Parts: sequence; C-alpha cells; structure tokens
Amino acid sequence: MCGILGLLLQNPDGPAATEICEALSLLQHRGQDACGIVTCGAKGRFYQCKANGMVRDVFDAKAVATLLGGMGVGHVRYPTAGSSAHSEAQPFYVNSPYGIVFAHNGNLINTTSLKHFLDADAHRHINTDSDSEMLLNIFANNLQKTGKFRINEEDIFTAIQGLMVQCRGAYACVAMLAGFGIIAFRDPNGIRPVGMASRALADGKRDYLFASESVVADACGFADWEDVQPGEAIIVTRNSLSRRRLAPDATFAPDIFEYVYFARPDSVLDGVSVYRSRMAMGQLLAEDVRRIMVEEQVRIDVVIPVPDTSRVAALELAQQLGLPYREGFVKNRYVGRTFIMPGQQMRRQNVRRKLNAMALEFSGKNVLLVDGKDMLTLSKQKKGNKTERICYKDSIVRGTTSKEIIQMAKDAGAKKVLVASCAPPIRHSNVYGIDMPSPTELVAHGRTTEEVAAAIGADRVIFQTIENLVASVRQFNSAIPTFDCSVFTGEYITGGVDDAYLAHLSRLRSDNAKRKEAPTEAAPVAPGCAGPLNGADDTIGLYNSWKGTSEKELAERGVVA
Ligand SMILES: O=P(O)(O)OC[C@H]1O[C@H](OP(=O)(O)OP(=O)(O)O)[C@H](O)[C@@H]1O
Ligand SMILES: NC(=O)CC[C@H](N)C(=O)O
Ligand SMILES: [Mg+2]
Repeated sequence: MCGILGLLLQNPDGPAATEICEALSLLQHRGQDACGIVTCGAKGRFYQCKANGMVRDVFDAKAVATLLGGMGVGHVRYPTAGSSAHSEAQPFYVNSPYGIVFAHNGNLINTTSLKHFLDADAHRHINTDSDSEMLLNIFANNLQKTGKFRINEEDIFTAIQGLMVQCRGAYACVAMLAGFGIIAFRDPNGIRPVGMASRALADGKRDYLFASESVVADACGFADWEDVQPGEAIIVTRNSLSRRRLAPDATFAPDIFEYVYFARPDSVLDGVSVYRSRMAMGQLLAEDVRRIMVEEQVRIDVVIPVPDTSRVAALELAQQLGLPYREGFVKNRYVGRTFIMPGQQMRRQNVRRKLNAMALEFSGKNVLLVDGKDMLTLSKQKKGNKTERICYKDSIVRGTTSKEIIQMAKDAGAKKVLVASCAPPIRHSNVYGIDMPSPTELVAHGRTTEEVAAAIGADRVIFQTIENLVASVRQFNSAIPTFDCSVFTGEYITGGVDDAYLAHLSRLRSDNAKRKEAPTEAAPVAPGCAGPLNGADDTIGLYNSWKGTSEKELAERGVVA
C-alpha cells in the first residue's frame, strides 16, 4: 500500500511543499520504505526530493524549503513491484510531453504486455522495474498522441480513458502537468482509495487537495471531502475543476483490507468510517466467540488487543461479551508497522522490538480472573486457575506477529491463549498493492483453522466469517455493490489473474526471490527503526535541485533564511 497526495494552491508561489510534507506524515502508515515530493514553481519548473526512508528522515526544513511553488505531488511507498531501490521512490517524472509528475498506489497485473508495448510500439525507455513508471509512460504516450502544442482537459480525459483500457489492476493516481494543474484518477473497480477536498479562500477561490485518505483533509484544514469515483478522473487548475466517469460500467469493488488493516481509523473511505467498520467487526465477531465459549465450554478472562490496529475492534468485542479489556502488550511507538516491512527476518525481529508483554497482565492470576465490574474484589483473591486470555488481532497474515506474541504471552504466564481475528483466514496472494505475492508465505494457506492454531502456538483460533466481514463495512454504505476480498476468496475482480500469473508473481516477489535480489553490502534497517538515515545525501533531485548549493547561496536566493 502506498499513500498519494496532490495539492494545488491558488497562490503559485505558495508553500505547497510544507503542506505536502505535513500531509505525507499523516499517510506514513501506508508506506514506510520511501517517500518523495515534487513541486511545480515559476515557469513550470519542477523541484524534486525523494529517497528511501520515512518522511521525517528524508525531509528536513532545508529539503522542504528547496521545493518551490504552489502545487505539488507527494508519495509514501510500500513496494509491490520492482525493488525497494531509491530509484523507484515516487513521484516519477517524464519530460515529454509537457512535463509530467506521477504518484501511484496499487499494482498492475499486465506489466509484461505493457512493457512490450512501451518498448516495441511506443518506443519509450523504462528505466526501472516499477509498474508505476510504466503506468506514467502509458499516460504520457496517450497524451503524446494528441500532437498538440498545448493540451486541454478533453485531451487528458481521452488519455486516461485509453489508459483504463490498456492497464489492468489497481491504480489510484495523482499526476501533475507542468504549469497546468493536478489530475487524480482511480481504476475502474476503485480498488484503491483516493479522494478530494478543498479550502475556501478569502477571494472566493479554492485550494485543492487529493489524498489517499480523508484524515489528511481533516488534519490539514480542508473541507468537503469526497471520493474520486471508480473509473473517474478529476482535473483541477487554478481556474477550473473538471471531472468525468471514464469507465462507468465496471463493478465498484474497493479492497476490504483497507478497512481491516491499512487505513487509519479516523479516515472515511468511500463513505464508510474505518473506525465504525472496525467496531462492527468486533461486534459481529463477538457473536462467534460467544457461541464457541458456550459450545466448547471455554472460559475467557480478559481480552487483550495486539496494538495498534486491532484496538478498536477488540474493545468492542470485549464490551459485547462483558469481558475486561486490558492493554497487555505495550507498543514501542518508535517502531513502525511490522507487516509492511520488507523481508520476513526484519518483520520477525521487529515484532519483539515493537511489542512487549506486561507480566502484570499475564502472570498475576489473581488480577484479571473474570469480568471487569468485579475487578477490585477479584484482584484480592488468591491465585485462581482460570487463565485463558483472548488475544485480539485484526488479521493473521503470515502469522509472524501471532507466533511471537503468543509465545510472549505464555512466557509471561498465560496458560491458554485464544486468538480471535476480525478477518477470515488469508489464503491467497494479493495482486492489487499489498505485498503478499506468494501464498506459501501465508500461515493459513493450505491449513485448516486447527492447523493454523497449531502453527502459531495458539490454543484456539477464531476467524471472522467473510459474510460478517463484508457486513461490517457494507452496513455503512449499501451503495458499494461488492468488495475486493481476493486474499480470502481467491476471486480477482479484474480478471486476468490465473495460476500461471500467480506462479510468475510468486517467483518474482516471494521473500526468497527478494532476498536474492537484495544488495548485500549494507545490513537492512527496518523502516521506522534507529539506523543509518537516508538524509539529504541520498535524496534524488532533478537537474535544478539545490543539492550541493551552499547555505550562503541558498540564503542569497531566498530559499532559506
Ligand atoms: O500475521 P502477520 O503476518 O504477523 O501480520 C498481521 C499483523 O501485522 C499487522 O500489524 P502491524 O505491526 O503491521 O501494524 P499495527 O501496529 O498498525 O497493528 C496487523 O495489525 C497484524 O497485527
Ligand atoms: N503499494 C503500492 O501501492 C505500490 C505502488 C507501486 N506498485 C510500487 O511498487 O511502487
Ligand atoms: Mg498489528
């Protein structure tokens, strides 16, 4: 998953980079590997800074000050194609036609044929293995076909319509045309999110923002958030806003995993509050847990979430069951999200660095025996013999987190650990922008629920049903006809995903394949962890970047004070 941003300020000299940088940090949870900003200043000139690393590592005040102009595009990256080399950090840029900058969230599934087309027919050089660079070049090639000295909105719609026929997969995109404006579009199935908001100015005009999630609009003072519709393109310039549905017949199928894990709870995606949907996941799962407690004579004393993402649903589940909710795992706030870290070794190491079990909650058997309302009395009791805990998870994917935290809970004294997951078992590859290309890396692949429990060391695992997961989201917007649930069902909404493609993807992107590709000279440093920062020296600028310019000269040019 990646985060994308576009900002158009009415003031052409306005500090777009400052706001984009702020906004990117609000999307950091969508990608921790690389980030970048390109702005457009006077005479349509682009200013770029991108590199591997988190937003706070790549952008210091000086880096932001060198990005001039009143409009720009930003990106945080979680790679799903190509490599994690900083040359694949986004936004991408092509100079012809007109000068285009491009940021993409999602993943294309027909890159083999696109690559051939770009080489043999369009004669465009693709310099990386990134699918996003191909997508940009398809767009550029379609614009080129107009042959015009200056293009208009109609030409841009035609180019994107063509792209929607040529490109298969998931793509939410933001593009910027030099001296023209910002364009956002979403694939015909609307698999990945992107929305728009605006800010009224004193003169009646408006600044425009595009972002992957609505939290950006809330936190940055923009209003009137609305989703870009599936298959829709929106173009904003300083004088106009134009929008068009370019692929109206496709089935709308946003990815349900955004609600389970990816998006921030304070975002609203496609009219559904992520927070409310997670509460509903907890409520519906509580019914299954209650049934199992009765049928299997299971007694649960306490519900413990695996922070962060599962907290909302875990609290709701605990309340539904009348059980105490306790924060038994403390999270190190300086370690990023582990699931989106590259490589299994890094993910495993970081679960323990990130989460620590509090012995107080796990070994003090007289503390948390039954339900919350009797806590004080019970805490005075001597050792009880009921020590079943329920560890609540939003999802079990590779099982990395589950295995480690179950062991931690047991090491801390819990006798039995049950795991409830608000998503069903994940048994299939993701091809639309989540880096789960190889089913053999998924703990539930080819395993029954009992076998998953054994594999992660749990005494019992309870999965949400797919029907209840869909109901948790759909009850808040029944206009969404269906969701992309491919990781649970193996059904891919775009078509074009057969066994041969999945085998190819797995060869290309499994952890094993990536390990072979990875450069060996430097030890990998987990995103969000202490380690060598990428800093200004590793950033990629454009020919007119300020890299190497002395402080004195920057001050003379008015870039820094
Ligand atoms: O089964 P696994 O392969 O281990 O993956 C699933 C876990 O990874 C995610 O946590 P993550 O640390 O990425 O982020 P969070 O702090 O937002 O929960 C997710 O919330 C699960 O806890
Ligand atoms: N997660 C994503 O959206 C990734 C975007 C793009 N496929 C890349 O690898 O850079
Ligand atoms: Mg988690």
